[in-house]
Amino acid sequence: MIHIHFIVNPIAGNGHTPLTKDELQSYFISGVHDLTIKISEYKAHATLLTQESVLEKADIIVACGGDGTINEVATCLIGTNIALGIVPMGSGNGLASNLKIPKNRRKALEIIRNKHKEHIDVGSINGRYFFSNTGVGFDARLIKHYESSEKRTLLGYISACAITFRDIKKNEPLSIGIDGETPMINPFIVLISNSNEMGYKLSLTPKASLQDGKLDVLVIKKINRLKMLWLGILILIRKVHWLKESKSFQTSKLHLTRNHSDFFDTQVDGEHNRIDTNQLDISILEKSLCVLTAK
Ligand SMILES: Nc1ncnc2c1ncn2[C@@H]1O[C@H](COP(=O)(O)OP(=O)(O)OP(=O)(O)O)[C@@H](O)[C@H]1O
Repeated sequence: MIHIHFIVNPIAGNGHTPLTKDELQSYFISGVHDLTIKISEYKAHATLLTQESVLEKADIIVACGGDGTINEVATCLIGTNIALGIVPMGSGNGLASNLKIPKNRRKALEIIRNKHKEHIDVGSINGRYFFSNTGVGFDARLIKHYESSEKRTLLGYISACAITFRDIKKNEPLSIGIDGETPMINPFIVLISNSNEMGYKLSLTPKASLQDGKLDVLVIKKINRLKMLWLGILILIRKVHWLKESKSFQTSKLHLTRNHSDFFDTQVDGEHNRIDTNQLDISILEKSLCVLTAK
């Protein structure tokens, strides 16, 4: 018997298409697959549910939601033999898209039934894991606005983007040193990415790979509003490197220091995360998560 546990985030995406046991049962074979569904009731609940499922000896644990839900579930599976399944039900679904797991539910469930496994890299920021990306600067502020708007849709994302853009002058100064270099004042973004997609098919690090043992870093220095608009266009056409204030590189570890302040506002897989220290240690754990993917 293959024990498959589904951890469902009922508010991911528009929350309008709940996953029921009856629906799931029709894609699996009774007597071969034993299915359990657990519903996440609050932020971080999926982590507790997954920890329970690990103790219950699940063979496969499926995150049903977006990048935030995947983060909460996958965090418990690093270094284990339990495979992570994904049913993309979020808004952006960046990691699922990078893994070529379709939003079409039938096709996503077929991937789980077929049990084809691959190992992917996992990022770590001060001991917290990320699977897609983490960042400091504009993206972290944007995510803060996005979460407070409580509209997990593309429209909500665009509106959070407009507010972040409008309020840029109100931001507290940010002075960041990377790997001991001379600090940059108010960089627009420092993005550290494991995956080549941020969600909604957008990418700032199109060459990133989940299996190369490297993190792709994009640093954009302080830029004016006109350049920000230009950057928006470059993101849409995947040509961020055309911006002369941008620098990209690959690394397996990175150290960020913040001067004059003792915390970092970051985003981790699209969720706001305040870290109460002025030092960030970011690294990669090579091929440490087993994921079910299409062949
Ligand atoms: N029942 C719940 N009520 C409120 N929030 C929840 C609940 N269950 C989970 N959450 C939180 O919902 C947040 C969003 O989840 P998730 O990232 O999966 O969806 P999304 O933001 O729509 O998708 P994406 O990140 O792909 O854009 C996560 O921070 C998670 O902790």
